Amino acid sequence: MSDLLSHRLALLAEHSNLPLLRQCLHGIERECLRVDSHGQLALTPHPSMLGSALTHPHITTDYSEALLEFITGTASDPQQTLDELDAIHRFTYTRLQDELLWSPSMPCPLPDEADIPIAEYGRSNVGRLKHVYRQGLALRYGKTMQCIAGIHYNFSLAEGIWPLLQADDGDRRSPQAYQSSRYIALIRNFRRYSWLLMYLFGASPALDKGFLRGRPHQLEQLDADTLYLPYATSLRMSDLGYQNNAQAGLTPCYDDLDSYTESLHAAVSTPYPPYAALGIKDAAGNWRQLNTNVLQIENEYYSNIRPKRVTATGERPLQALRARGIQYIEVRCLDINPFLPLGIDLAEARFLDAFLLFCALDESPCLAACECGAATDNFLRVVNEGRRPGLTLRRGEQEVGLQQWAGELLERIGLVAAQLDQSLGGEGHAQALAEQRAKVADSRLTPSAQVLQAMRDTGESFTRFAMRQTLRHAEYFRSRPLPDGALARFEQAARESLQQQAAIEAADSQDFDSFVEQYQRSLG
Ligand SMILES: Nc1ncnc2c1ncn2[C@@H]1O[C@H](COP(=O)(O)OP(=O)(O)OP(=O)(O)O)[C@@H](O)[C@H]1O
Ligand SMILES: N[C@@H](CCC(=O)O)C(=O)O
Ligand SMILES: N[C@@H](CS)C(=O)O
Repeated sequence: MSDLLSHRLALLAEHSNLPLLRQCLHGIERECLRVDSHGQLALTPHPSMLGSALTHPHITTDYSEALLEFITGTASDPQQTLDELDAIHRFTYTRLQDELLWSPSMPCPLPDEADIPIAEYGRSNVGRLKHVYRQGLALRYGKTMQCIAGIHYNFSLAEGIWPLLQADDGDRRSPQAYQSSRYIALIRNFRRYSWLLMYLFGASPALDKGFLRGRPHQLEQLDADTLYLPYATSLRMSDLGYQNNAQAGLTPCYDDLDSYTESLHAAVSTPYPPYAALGIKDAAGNWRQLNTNVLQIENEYYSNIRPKRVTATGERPLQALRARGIQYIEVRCLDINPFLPLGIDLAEARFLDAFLLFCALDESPCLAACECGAATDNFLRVVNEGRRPGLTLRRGEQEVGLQQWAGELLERIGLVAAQLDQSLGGEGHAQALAEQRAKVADSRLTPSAQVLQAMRDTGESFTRFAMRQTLRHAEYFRSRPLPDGALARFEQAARESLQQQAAIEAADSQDFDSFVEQYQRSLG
């Protein structure tokens, strides 16, 4: 274990500092497709009873009109965050009539590309910009890939931790610069070790064969309708899933925040010839994409983790990061566990907290050039064949067994977990670690293995397995109606969001073309 990790843990273990580990903050975004009672993609509009997808703080849409996104508030207790996510699901089910929430990450059987509905956000400039952005995504990556659903885990350390660590480091930069540098260091370690999360929580080893639209692939046939890889953990995060080659060369540098924001600024400002050839508008003058740059906007960079700063109204993510530095991180590579009604549970959240704190507190030198390639290679090996017996990963100049490296990491993460338990009381984090150690010892305990086993046990295709889970979870949420007070609060929030959207539309005075141009220029 690095001396720096043990030194920092000892500092945080001091009685006066121990409460700091109780003040980490959490927020979860969960996406799921609306499907009809036959498990087909819902072609209905976003239910207005759920409020406005443009302005509702907790219920919106991601790419497709049928791809719901549930967003919790921010809480120090991950159980509170999960309870809030549960309530959003329960309220949503009171407004869906006979539609259902598709459980897994990989989509239901989809209609033809042209018939997949892109999310609508109304006629305001900001609403139209979100829609045109999605038209550009369809042009660049296809709509099918954009129907994949994920869990995004948002996390920050207590604000009070940074002055303590900065003093201990004898670092003389501004508090904001120090805090940003520490989050960038967390992200570097996340790049090194996030293959472990894919092994432990990847849950998409199979997919409906229609998803590939006849493209060439290296997958195996499980049954007439299902393609899979026997040792895959997350096809969602493979190059068949929520990735895109156009960004392959984009991996920004994570040496510091400035180099990160400069990399991304370059990508949203540099035309990409294949996109330029497609044009911004079609012959009839209809928008096709916001611009022809490598990325239309910074959100289009589909990284596994993002540095974040809450934005002010109308502020872009890059502007917020440049102005006020990094406030939290967003882990974006997590699959939805189709055995869990929320797609994630408290044990996973507790492990993620220990893992992310380990990434933040352990030493984190800048990644050498070869290390970047190794990190990407290790991640892809695990998503494609993480459960293969004897699989090795690249560590420095050597190949090391996944089980061995995982065991070493869990040993060190276990020390962070123990300190979290010491701070919070109980043994929740130690128990979460024990569950992960068991998965490393026996890959049959991983969610990806369990998905394949469930399908083999019943002889079901992926789609039938997914529909069975979808129906089970629908019953789970419908059978627990919200208390009247909570229901009334959700109904009020829906009404207010619709009023907000109407107000935004009424206040618009700029023509859309000028609005888009001003948006592009806003990064300078
Ligand atoms: N300081 C913080 N620490 C941890 N989580 C936070 C913090 N601030 C905000 N969050 C959480 O981050 C999530 C932000 O999700 P939201 O979709 O609103 O913003 P976004 O991800 O920037 O938007 P988009 O998905 O369009 O990029 C919420 O779940 C929120 O609770
Ligand atoms: N649907 C994507 C995320 C969409 C987005 O970029 O927010 C996923 O599976 O994680
Ligand atoms: N959420 C995804 C799809 S709209 C993005 O922002 O690119």
